[in-house]
Amino acid sequence: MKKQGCEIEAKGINYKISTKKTELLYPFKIFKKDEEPKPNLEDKHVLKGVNCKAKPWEILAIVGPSGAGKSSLLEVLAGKLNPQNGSIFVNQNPIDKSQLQKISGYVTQRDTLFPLLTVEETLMFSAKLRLSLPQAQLRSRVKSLVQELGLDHVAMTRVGTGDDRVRGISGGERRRVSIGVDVIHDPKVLILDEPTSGLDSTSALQIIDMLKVMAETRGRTIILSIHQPGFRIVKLFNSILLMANGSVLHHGTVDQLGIHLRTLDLDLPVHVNVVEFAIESIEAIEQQKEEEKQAMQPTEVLSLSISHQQQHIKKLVEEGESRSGKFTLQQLFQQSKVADEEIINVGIDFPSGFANSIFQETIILTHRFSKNIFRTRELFACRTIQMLVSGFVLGSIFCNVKDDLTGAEERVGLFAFILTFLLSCTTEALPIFLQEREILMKETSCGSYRVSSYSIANGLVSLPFLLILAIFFSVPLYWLVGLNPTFTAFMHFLLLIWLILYTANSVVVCFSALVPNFIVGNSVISGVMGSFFLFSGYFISKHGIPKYWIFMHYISLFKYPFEGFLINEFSKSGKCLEYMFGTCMVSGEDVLREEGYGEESRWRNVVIMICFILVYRFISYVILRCRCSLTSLKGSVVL
Ligand SMILES: Nc1ncnc2c1ncn2[C@@H]1O[C@H](COP(=O)(O)OP(=O)(O)OP(=O)(O)O)[C@@H](O)[C@H]1O
Repeated sequence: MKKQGCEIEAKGINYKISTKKTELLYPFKIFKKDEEPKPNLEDKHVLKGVNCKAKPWEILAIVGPSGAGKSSLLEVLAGKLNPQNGSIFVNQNPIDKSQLQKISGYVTQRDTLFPLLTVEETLMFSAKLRLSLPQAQLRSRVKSLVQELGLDHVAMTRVGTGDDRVRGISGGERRRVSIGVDVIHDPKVLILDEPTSGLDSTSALQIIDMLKVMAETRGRTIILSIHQPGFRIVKLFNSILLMANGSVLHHGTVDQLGIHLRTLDLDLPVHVNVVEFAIESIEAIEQQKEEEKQAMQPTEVLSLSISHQQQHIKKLVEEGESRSGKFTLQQLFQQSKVADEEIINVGIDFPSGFANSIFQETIILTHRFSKNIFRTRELFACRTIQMLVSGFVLGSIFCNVKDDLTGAEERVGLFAFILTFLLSCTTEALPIFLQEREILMKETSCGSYRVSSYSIANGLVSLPFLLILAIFFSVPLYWLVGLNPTFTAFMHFLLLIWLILYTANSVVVCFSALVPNFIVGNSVISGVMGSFFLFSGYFISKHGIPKYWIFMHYISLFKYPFEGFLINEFSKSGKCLEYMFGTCMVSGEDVLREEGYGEESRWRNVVIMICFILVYRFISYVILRCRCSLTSLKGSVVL
């Protein structure tokens, strides 16, 4: 019977990387006349002419010691890595990297899931982003997938992180959710990097069992890497690819691996896990392969393929070189269950473009973001309480500030403090953005949605939350201190506080796109904010700043809201700051005029603040785009 599926074949895959030598060359070394300086790069041959084949309805397991090149090969097969040489064929047709990405689902070693979403929500959002189907069909798809993954009992439970922070579901269940996220769009090929890592033997067996069912019922081609698979797990694999140092040492069924080992004069005990034994005896197998290569002509070495290996074993058996006669020739040439001619050589249907428009993607992502934000109780509750308490505390400290010169100085000091406080207390959101970035990279690399939709959704979702914070902060502070008592002045103050919070949020989003981790991000943001504050005009007036530093004054995030506060407080307030003999000598307007702040700057400052926000958001979008492009160029550039 003819079967429709994807047979993946890799031929002659070579992948080299240039890594910087850890051994530092002396930068100031004076070379002798004829001495050539050594290059600072060294080539590492990660994959050496790898050939392999994976068939539909079957599981191909890639095994080998650490550093053998398993993950690199999986990335090549998933279209995430560009090898220097070699080709990938699907049903005997050559296929490029982007097409590979379209037909395959790639499950990484690390679970990149939102801990606060439930299992069903996680799969539902994934389905909405990857499929263009009516709501009812999406629901039934998710429902049947939840059943297929054996997750009915935890469908409404949050995914969690596995630690005390958010307990959530078990490690094995979390792995199944990760698999579900990558099979929701029903890919023909599923590639998994160590799906059982970190799991106990029972959970590991359950995962492989589930994958076996997925392969056999849906005709999927499943390729996975695995470390030390247990006895019962090995039985579920249709074929094994044994690798070491970037080369293939064996490609065939488990029985064939046993025979191969015996032909190498290795004492394979009867009741022993063949794969584990092979990994333990890797040096002997490598040595044997090396001897074979040396005995061959160079052209033969290049064409060493699966059939070569089989022919070689056959020769060994026929020549009676095997010490054990426990295997039969039938066992030796045991074919996979799906013969080549059984697979229909159909043109593969490559899904094109994204499942949704930018507008739909933005709505879905905003919905997902808001669920996450409102469920991050610590952040939500802490920030709300922090704003309310600091509003009351500051209000009580500066309570009923007088309308004189000292009072004016105190008001200016209060505004400077508000700015420092609000602009520097937002780095707590940095780890959240960094975690989201990891998920974004994964989701955009498999074509779930556009980076632009993510950036817009990210920008929109924090607006209402920050408005709530601004209200909690401004109301007690404004009226306790007794700032400009008109309603419009209060609304303008509230607007400035909202924009300050949003600016801080945008700066954090921008740097979280750029920096490698929290520690660097925290230091960079603190440094940037500190220098902006220094050049705000509060410590040193604009006229006193050296010419070569004046640009910092104009790009300072503090300058414009600071001016905004002063104008809002003193302009048109009729406040007199100093009386002499009953006449007003210094009014609020006089001070503003002296500093060059006119009423006309009120809205100009607001516009500039909005421009700053847009610029930071745009920079973060550009950085994320570059990151995503670099991820998809992986292998084409020297890393
Ligand atoms: N980007 C890289 N930079 C430096 N070395 C790399 C890079 N990618 C792969 N390597 C090296 O290539 C070799 C193969 O790596 P790979 O991750 O494919 O091995 P693996 O078999 O999956 O190992 P493990 O089982 O430990 O995950 C390793 O020695 C690794 O250090």
